[in-house]
Amino acid sequence: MEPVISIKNLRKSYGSRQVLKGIDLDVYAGQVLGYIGPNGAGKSTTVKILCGLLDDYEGEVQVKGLDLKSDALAVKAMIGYVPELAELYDVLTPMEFLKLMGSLYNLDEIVCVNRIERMMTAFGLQQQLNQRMDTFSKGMKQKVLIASGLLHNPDIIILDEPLSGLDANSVIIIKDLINKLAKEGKTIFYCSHMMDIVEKVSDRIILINEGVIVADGSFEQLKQQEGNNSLEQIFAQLTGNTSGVQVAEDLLRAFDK
Ligand SMILES: Nc1ncnc2c1ncn2[C@@H]1O[C@H](COP(=O)(O)OP(=O)(O)OP(=O)(O)O)[C@@H](O)[C@H]1O
Repeated sequence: MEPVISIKNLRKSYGSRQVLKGIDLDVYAGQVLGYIGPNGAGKSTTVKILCGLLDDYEGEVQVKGLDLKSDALAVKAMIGYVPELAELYDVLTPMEFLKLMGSLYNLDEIVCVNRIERMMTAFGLQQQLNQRMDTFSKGMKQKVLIASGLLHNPDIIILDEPLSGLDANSVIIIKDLINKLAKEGKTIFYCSHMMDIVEKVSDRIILINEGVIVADGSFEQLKQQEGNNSLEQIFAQLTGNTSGVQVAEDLLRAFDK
């Protein structure tokens, strides 16, 4: 089977600082890839490259056989991206914003409106469909962002901390949605710090540290290899981090006289 995303020796520097130091990764259709790593490891940089937002990288990235640099527009059309923080045009209503997004993807207007209504209803936002988003809570805006990433029914879905701001019910909905999308053959690239969720939704976990991949496998495989029970422990072990308990104690000690 050909990989949907093929990354070879990906390197990226900001000025003289190299933050991706040779990432090799093949991702296949139907995979939910959990992409995790400590702050500053290079996760968002990888995601921005994949989405075509950064093109000054070295190495090779192919999406469905197309080179990301030479076929950027065709690649972008295949990808749905849900960023962690995005500036929504919040003077618009969800309907206006999502129709604008749909038009960027050349979606037929009737199809687009139908999808918008269904997704917003599924998220419980049907009453707010024509309300300006500047009054929306963080979670409500996040739901609109998720809808905008899925609107053109992309084959590849890249999610960067998609659950930020969502309530418990919405988290369950998104977790279930991710599973169902993968079963339909979509490829999900899921970037997150929320270990308990990555553990549950991903069928393959990539851990990066300081710009290199330090672990690649299913949660069960990583557990066996590392002899640990939780992804949090595996994460701490492989990234050489001090345990959370120790850090919390050190922080408390900062208040000692
Ligand atoms: N535009 C930029 N200019 C200079 N340095 C940058 C830029 N963007 C990111 N960096 C640096 O590159 C490194 C990797 O950043 P990146 O955002 O990819 O990490 P991350 O793994 O997503 O981190 P986090 O978990 O904190 O979101 C960090 O040290 C960061 O300071």
